[in-house]
Amino acid sequence: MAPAAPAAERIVVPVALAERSYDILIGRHQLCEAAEVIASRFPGARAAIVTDENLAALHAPALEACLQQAGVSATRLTVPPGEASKSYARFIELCDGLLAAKIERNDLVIALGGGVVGDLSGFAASVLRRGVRLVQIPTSLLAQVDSSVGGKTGINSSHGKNLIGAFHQPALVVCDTALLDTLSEREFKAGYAEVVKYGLIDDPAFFDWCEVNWRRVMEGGPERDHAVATACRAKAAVVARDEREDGDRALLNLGHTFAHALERLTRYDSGRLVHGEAVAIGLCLAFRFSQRLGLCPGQDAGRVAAHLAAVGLPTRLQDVPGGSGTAAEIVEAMTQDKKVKRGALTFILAHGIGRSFIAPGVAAEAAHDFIKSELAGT
Ligand SMILES: NC(=O)c1ccc[n+]([C@@H]2O[C@H](COP(=O)([O-])OP(=O)(O)OC[C@H]3O[C@@H](n4cnc5c(N)ncnc54)[C@H](O)[C@@H]3O)[C@@H](O)[C@H]2O)c1
Ligand SMILES: O=C(O)C(=O)C[C@@H](O)[C@H](O)[C@H](O)COP(=O)(O)O
Ligand SMILES: [Zn+2]
Repeated sequence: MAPAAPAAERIVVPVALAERSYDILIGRHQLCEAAEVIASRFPGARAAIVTDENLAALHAPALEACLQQAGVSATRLTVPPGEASKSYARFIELCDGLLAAKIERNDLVIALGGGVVGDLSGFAASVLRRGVRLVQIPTSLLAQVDSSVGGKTGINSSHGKNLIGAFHQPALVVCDTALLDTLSEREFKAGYAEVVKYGLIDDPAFFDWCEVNWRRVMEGGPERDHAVATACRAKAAVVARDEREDGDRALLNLGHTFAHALERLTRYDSGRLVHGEAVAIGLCLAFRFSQRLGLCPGQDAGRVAAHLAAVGLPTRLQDVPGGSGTAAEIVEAMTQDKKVKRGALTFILAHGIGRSFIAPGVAAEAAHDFIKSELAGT
């Protein structure tokens, strides 16, 4: 095996959650540094690396070599890649695998993968022996900017996205941005939708920056690390204020009421639609819905769609391969959204770019009429 490249400069973003506080380490070539940190922060712990088949071939051997060098003994459990792995069946298999490996409470589950591996293994770690320590080593752009941070874990049900899960904060997050060099263009772009989301929520200057720099983020220059660090800082701040989504954290759900309905209606088929693509459509719909309700200038809604389209992301319901379903089906799927209160839908809407807000009590009829007009292209 070729010697590991030297670790580049590292950014540390703390997540302040009292006794559940942890660091996010961001930089290129961080795996061996991460192994040293693991060995020193969790002395004597054994590691169960949970990964998917793609990462098992690409990056798991390097992590294992770094852990061995640092004196951490590790075993590996592998799941098939794709959203379909966030299922009851894979969850049971994984829990049994971790128990068979005799992973103890003070050992570590290391999630090496995208958001699917992170959510699935995080959920297993949350219930195994009533809670095993979790380290997130996210390998997709989406996982580095969003899913590895904040402690939401879970699996999907035929009733809806992420409906079975738990909050379980990691003890450490390591974002090695060099790992993203092997990510496919499709998955990179999908993850980029969650990057743009932070600008749209409350950071209009970051959205301006994204419009100018998105190509450099994809190419892997210092702009990539800047985007990951900006996103992680934004997410860390919201999570520190509202760990369990009693308030503000729901802003991170911008675009997701639509996105999750589309993922359920496409049956979590990654071949048709992946989460980030669904979010891209959801962000555009959230802005156009806000425009239709007279809350947001059409110019801003147009700018959001124009940017995501320029990147090569889908922006309309018509872009869902195989069709999105009818307005009635989409609204029905939305009724399982976790933000629903006393049967009423909650959306994250916007007064403009960087001016998003939580809108509870939105009438299903209003959502239905809007979706119908979108499907009709009017
Ligand atoms: N918990 C949270 O807060 C949170 C936040 C956002 C999204 N999510 C969840 O995350 C999931 C989506 O995550 P995702 O977009 O990472 O999908 P994913 O985990 O399916 O990864 C995307 C694909 O890229 C491959 N891949 C990952 N890293 C790679 C690399 N470095 N090189 C080559 N291939 C690589 C994977 O094998 C997979 O095929 C969804 O289930 C979504 O609901 C959770
Ligand atoms: O961390 C959060 O909070 C988010 O909402 C981030 C989202 O990007 C992510 O997709 C999350 O899994 C959605 O949460 P859910 O509670 O709607 O399942
Ligand atoms: Zn998301």
